[in-house]
Parts: sequence; structure tokens; C-alpha cells
Amino acid sequence: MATENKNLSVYDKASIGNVKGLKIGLVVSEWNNNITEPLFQGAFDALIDCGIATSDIIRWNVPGSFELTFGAKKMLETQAVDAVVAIGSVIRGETSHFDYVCSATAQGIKDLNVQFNVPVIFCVLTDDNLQQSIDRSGGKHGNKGTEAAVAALKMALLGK
Ligand SMILES: Nc1c(NC[C@H](O)[C@H](O)[C@H](O)CO)[nH]c(=O)[nH]c1=O
Ligand SMILES: CC(=O)[C@@H](O)COP(=O)(O)O
Repeated sequence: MATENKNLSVYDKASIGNVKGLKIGLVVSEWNNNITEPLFQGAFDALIDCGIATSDIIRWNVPGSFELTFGAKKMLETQAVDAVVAIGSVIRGETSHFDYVCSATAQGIKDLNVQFNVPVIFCVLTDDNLQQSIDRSGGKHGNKGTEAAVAALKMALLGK
């Protein structure tokens, strides 16, 4: 289903389960922070709304989306988190760099989900233009950060 047919900010709290005591890591890319900060806020607000304590949310910043994999890996290795949300915004430029950053970041985060027993959620917008990013970070299509935070909670509780 394309995002235009599903508002990213809509979720059913009753479908999540008991999140009491869960610890969630948020690794945030500084590139395009005009987009990543609203994504972070959407994720943070959703976690609080679902019952996560502020003290159980850890935020780390990394320079760009390519560094999200290392940042999430280091968080998994050093922090007792139950899930990590990797937050980034990649916007197409003049060259093929966009393709390499998006692919490497997606593959890197996927690999972490295989290597570790803690879910890492792919909250990375990969947009052709700034308007698409705005629309998905609190604009007309909702906030990808909200959706990612709910996914993190559901995955943290999977099998429990
Ligand atoms: N162009 C974007 C980047 N590029 C930077 C890379 O992510 C990386 O930090 C750099 O290549 C050094 O390793 N990053 C984004 O997150 N978004 C972009 O649009
Ligand atoms: C995703 C990128 O790295 C991209 O924004 C960089 O822009 P350009 O391809 O024009 O160098």
C-alpha cells in the first residue's frame, strides 16, 4: 500500500500490548535535520503516548543516514534497549550518491536485524524531493517517526 493511501500517524494503541518497562533507542541522522527532527518528535511523542517513560528513551545523533548502521550497532552493543529506531532523511541530489546511501543504509539496518536479537526499525525517508519528505514527517501523509515507534514497540513485544 502506498503511503498516499495510509496515513503514517494513525495507529491503534490497543493493538500494541503491555509496553511497561521497555527501553527504546532512537538514533537520529543530522543530515536534513529539518526533516529528521520532526521524525524524531513523532517517534518520541508516540512512545510517550503508548506508555514508555521518558527515562526509558535514549537518543543518539549521527552525522548522516550512512552512519545509522554503526550508531544502531553501537547502541545494541552497549545499551540494554528492547528496540532501536534508526531515523534519517535521504533526498535525491544530482548524482547517484542517493542510491548508494539508501541502499547501504537499508542493507546495513537489515543486517543488524539478522545479527542481533533486538529489532532495528528502518525510519529512513528516501525521497525524490523535499516536498515528499515534508509530507511524510508530519505533513499530509502523517509522520514516519510515529509509524516507526509503533513498529518498534510491536517488534519489542514479539513472541512475549
Ligand atoms: N545526501 C545525504 C546524506 N549524505 C551523507 C551520508 O549519509 C554520510 O553521512 C556521508 O557520506 C559520510 O559517510 N545523508 C543523509 O542522511 N541524507 C542525505 O540526503
Ligand atoms: C543523498 C545524497 O548524498 C545527495 O543528497 C547528495 O547530493 P548530490 O548527489 O547532488 O551530490
